[in-house]
Amino acid sequence: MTGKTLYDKIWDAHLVDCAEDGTSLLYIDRHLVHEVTSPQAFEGLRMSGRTVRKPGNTIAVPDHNVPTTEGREAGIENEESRIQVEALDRNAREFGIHYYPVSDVRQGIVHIIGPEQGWTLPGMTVVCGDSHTATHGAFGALAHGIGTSEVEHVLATQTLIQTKSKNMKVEITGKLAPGVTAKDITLSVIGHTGTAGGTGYVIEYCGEAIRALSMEGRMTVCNMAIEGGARAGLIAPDETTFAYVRGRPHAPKGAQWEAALAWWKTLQSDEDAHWDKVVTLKGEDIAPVVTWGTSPEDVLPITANVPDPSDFTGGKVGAARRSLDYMGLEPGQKLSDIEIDTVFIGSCTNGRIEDLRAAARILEGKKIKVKRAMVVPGSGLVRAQAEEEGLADIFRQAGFEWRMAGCSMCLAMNPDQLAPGERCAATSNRNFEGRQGRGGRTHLMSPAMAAAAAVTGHLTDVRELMQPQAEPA
Ligand SMILES: CC(C)[C@H](C(=O)O)[C@@H](O)C(=O)O
Ligand code: SF4
Repeated sequence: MTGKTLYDKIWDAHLVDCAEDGTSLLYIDRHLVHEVTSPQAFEGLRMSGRTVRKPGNTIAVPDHNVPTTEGREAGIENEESRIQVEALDRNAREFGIHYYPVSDVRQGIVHIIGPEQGWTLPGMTVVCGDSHTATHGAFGALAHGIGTSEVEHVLATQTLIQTKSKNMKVEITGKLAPGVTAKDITLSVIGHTGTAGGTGYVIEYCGEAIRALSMEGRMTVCNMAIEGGARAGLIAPDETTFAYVRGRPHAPKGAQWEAALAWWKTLQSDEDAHWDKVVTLKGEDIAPVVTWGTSPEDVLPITANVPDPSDFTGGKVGAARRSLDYMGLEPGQKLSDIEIDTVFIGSCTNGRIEDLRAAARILEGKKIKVKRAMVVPGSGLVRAQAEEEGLADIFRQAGFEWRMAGCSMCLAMNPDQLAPGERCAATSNRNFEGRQGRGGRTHLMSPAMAAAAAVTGHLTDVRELMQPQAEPA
C-alpha cells in the first residue's frame, strides 16, 4: 500500500460518506462568509425555515463592498453595495453567527482575518464562497472556494459535496535570492504551469524555499493556487505554523492545544505517497517578476521585454495580441520602461503586516513619482500594527493614501477604481480586463516591487533600490 499525501489525510479525516461514483460528503470545520456570495444562501434558509447548523463555526465579515475611507460607518453610497452589506449585517445577527462589522477593528478581508483570529487551523476543512479560500491552505487546512448554492448547503448541514481531486506536488528547491519573495514564487509557478496547469488537482507546495517562508509568505503562495487552476493549495504545517497559531483568540488552549499539536504533527505527506503530477522549480532561478498581460500566467522577470505575439503558438498568439492591445504595450518594449500611474498595495494576496513592512522598507525617505498610490491593509488589526510600527508614517510621508481595511481596488466593487487606460502596479492576484475598474490596466507584482514602481514612476527591478545587505559575521 502506498502512503498518503497531506490532502489524502485531511480528506479521509473529514469523509462522511462516499458513493460508488466517487461523489463524497465532507464534514466542514469552518465556514467563512462575506457579503457578495451569501445573501441568496441565507434567503434560501429563511424560505425553507432552516437554521445555521453550526453558528459557532460560521464567521462573517463584509469586505468586498466596504469603502476604505475614514468615516465609512456613515454608510455606503452605491445601492447595490449597500444592500449586500446590510443583508450580511441582518443575516449575521438573525442567524447568530460570529460577525465582524466595519465598526470592529478586527474587520478585514475574510482570508486575512480567518487566520488572524485563529479560526483557520491545521488539518481543518475550511470553505468560503470565494475562490481565494485557497489562502487558508498555508496552514495545512483543506480550503475550498464554493458557490452560493454550496454556501447554503454548508450553512444548513455543515457538510459539502465534493469529488476528490488528484494530487500535485509543486516543489521549490534551494533558496530565494535577495529581492525575491513569495509572490514571485507563486506567479512564477503559474507562469510555468499556465492557468490550467492545476485543473483537477489539489497542489501541495513543498521544498526548502517554501519551508523558509513565514506564514504570511505561505498564505501569498497558496492564495494564488486557484489562479493556477487548482481546487486548493496546501503547505504542510510545521513549527512556523504552530508558532503563528499559538495564542490566537480562537486557537485551542491548554490540554486541547497539546492534543491538537500531536495531530498536527502527523499532517505531512508520507515519503511513499503517490503524486499524479510533479513540478519542480529552483528557488535560485526565480527572479522578481511582473505580469505584462491580462492573465496571471502572462508573467516575466522584470529584466525581460514585452513578448511578441509571434513568440507564442496556437490560440495564445491571438490572446497575446489582444492582451497587448488592451494593456497598451508594444512587443519588445523593456518591461522596466513601462510607466505607472497608480500603485495599489493590499488584497488577500499581499495585505498582511509583512507585506506592508516590505513595501515600507523600499519607500523609507522617498517620495512617490506616480499620480496616486494607496495602501489598504488587509484588516483593521494589520492597520493598527502598521501604525504602531511607524509604517503608516513612512507610507504617508512617501505620498501614499493610508486606507481602512477591505478588498478595495483588488476588484473595484467599492469606490476604489482605476479610470479607463489608467495603469496600476498592484499586489493583488488578478489582472483580468476591467478587474480594477473598466479599461484599467493591471500589472501584478510583490509589495516590494510595487513600492519600487511607486518611487520611480515605472516598473522597476527592486534589487536596484535595495540597501546592500551586511555580510553575516
Ligand atoms: C466576489 C468573489 C466571489 C470573488 C471570488 O470568488 O474570488 C472575489 O473575491 C474575487 O477575488 O474575484
Ligand atoms: S482581496 Fe481581492 S482576491 Fe481577495 S477576496 Fe477580496 S476581491 Fe477576492
